[in-house]
Amino acid sequence: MSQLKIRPLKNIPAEIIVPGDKSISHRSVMFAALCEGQTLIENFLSSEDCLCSLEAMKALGAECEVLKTDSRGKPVTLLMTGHGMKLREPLAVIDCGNSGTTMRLLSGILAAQNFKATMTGDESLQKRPMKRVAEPLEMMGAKLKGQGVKVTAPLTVKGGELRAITYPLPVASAQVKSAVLLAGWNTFGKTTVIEPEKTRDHTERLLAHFGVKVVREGNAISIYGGQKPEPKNLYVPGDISSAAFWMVAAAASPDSMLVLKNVGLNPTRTGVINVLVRMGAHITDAVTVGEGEPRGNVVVRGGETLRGTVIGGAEIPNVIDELPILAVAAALAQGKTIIKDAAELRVKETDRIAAVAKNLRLMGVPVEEFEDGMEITGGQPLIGAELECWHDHRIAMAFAIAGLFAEGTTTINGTECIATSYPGFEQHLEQCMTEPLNPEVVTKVVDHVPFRKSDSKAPSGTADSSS
Ligand SMILES: O=C(O)C1=C[C@@H](OP(=O)(O)O)[C@@H](O)[C@H](O)C1
Ligand SMILES: C=C(OP(=O)(O)O)C(=O)O
Repeated sequence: MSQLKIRPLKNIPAEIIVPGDKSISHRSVMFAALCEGQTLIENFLSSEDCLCSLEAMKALGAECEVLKTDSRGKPVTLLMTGHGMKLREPLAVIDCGNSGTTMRLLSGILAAQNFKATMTGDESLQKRPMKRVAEPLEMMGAKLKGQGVKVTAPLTVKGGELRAITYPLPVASAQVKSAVLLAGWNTFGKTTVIEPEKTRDHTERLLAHFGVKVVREGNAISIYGGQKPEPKNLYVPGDISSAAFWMVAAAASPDSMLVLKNVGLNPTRTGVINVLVRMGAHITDAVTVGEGEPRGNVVVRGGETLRGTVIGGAEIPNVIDELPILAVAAALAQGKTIIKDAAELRVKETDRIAAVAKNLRLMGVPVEEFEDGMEITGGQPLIGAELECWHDHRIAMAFAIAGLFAEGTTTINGTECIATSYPGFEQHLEQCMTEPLNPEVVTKVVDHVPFRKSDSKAPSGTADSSS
């Protein structure tokens, strides 16, 4: 078991480049594998989750030539060769590791194949509900067999001829939306998914990139079956969910000036910036490349004391993976923060509400836990503690950042899970715990950046917004 020992913050680096976006990397290899021909993928996230998706697509008949690797020898530039929408029957059970995205999106792809395939995953993934994809895919005509009432993995999908459906999502989930759209792509009609709240739209954008038309009308997203994708090279922007850890660290440390380079700025993912600005952080983000997936630099300047806020309503799907680190920001802020409407956190890699509440309390932060969120009273000094992360990468990284602001040492057990989404996190963290080489280099260039103004308003549908 790996362990991280966190010492108090010494330095926020002037610049951090986070690795590629996890959601987009998964989709890039899946959709490229469904094209006939070659797609070059640059800045692929070679984390364990995305490598599971890559291996799965290879097991289903795609080929992958690695053109460039990172310092660990893992692929970052890939040339994928696909053979069209009809895949090859895999010879073995597909291992999705820790990745809900792999299992749920692949369910939609497998639902349309003329064979039976089984997917499994690690202990955590085997506990996560797959009923949410089994239900609509069975309505379309596929057969899915999992374990127990939650239809957990191992999950067997027997595909076949599918019919188009209109499906109102019971939960705001981009994974379920994507599974239904991917299955609908293989029918003869129009499949529509209606979202209760807007979720990340990487599937829609990436399908469009490959020439497959997906139409959004309000909260309804439709795809017509039978459209042939055309291979087209793509570049994966940096992951804003990984950048979020450093946004909070920089926003909470008085003398920092941090530029996060080349971050994905898709508006369905930038909620974390809105929340931090509302909490008083000085942040600005500028889209420099706008086509397909917008990306650009995010600049964070520390200084203001953060203040508590309410996070809830339609904002939740946009910040769902950032809620653990936003809870840490709340602990570092003055006043109370309420996180609500976030019951989905209970069915992630671990129960993230229970995990965050437990660890914050061990660090001396008062937390009240609700079924769908928590209330955090910030502003008390954080105390170093020995913490678990329950094999959950986001919990491990969120509390590594908390440890930077704690008195004494914070130990986090089981940090090998960080490789799920952010290889290289530990190196960036080490920089924060080491004296800066040249403290003079506080970037003057960014002094002129106009920081975003907070409108001080909580999102509609939250307690704050009515006052
Ligand atoms: O579609 C995706 O890539 C993801 C969607 C979200 O899950 P849900 O669809 O379960 O909300 C998110 O939590 C996950 O990390 C990635
Ligand atoms: C929930 C996450 O991923 P997944 O659902 O793909 O396991 C995450 O990365 O925080």
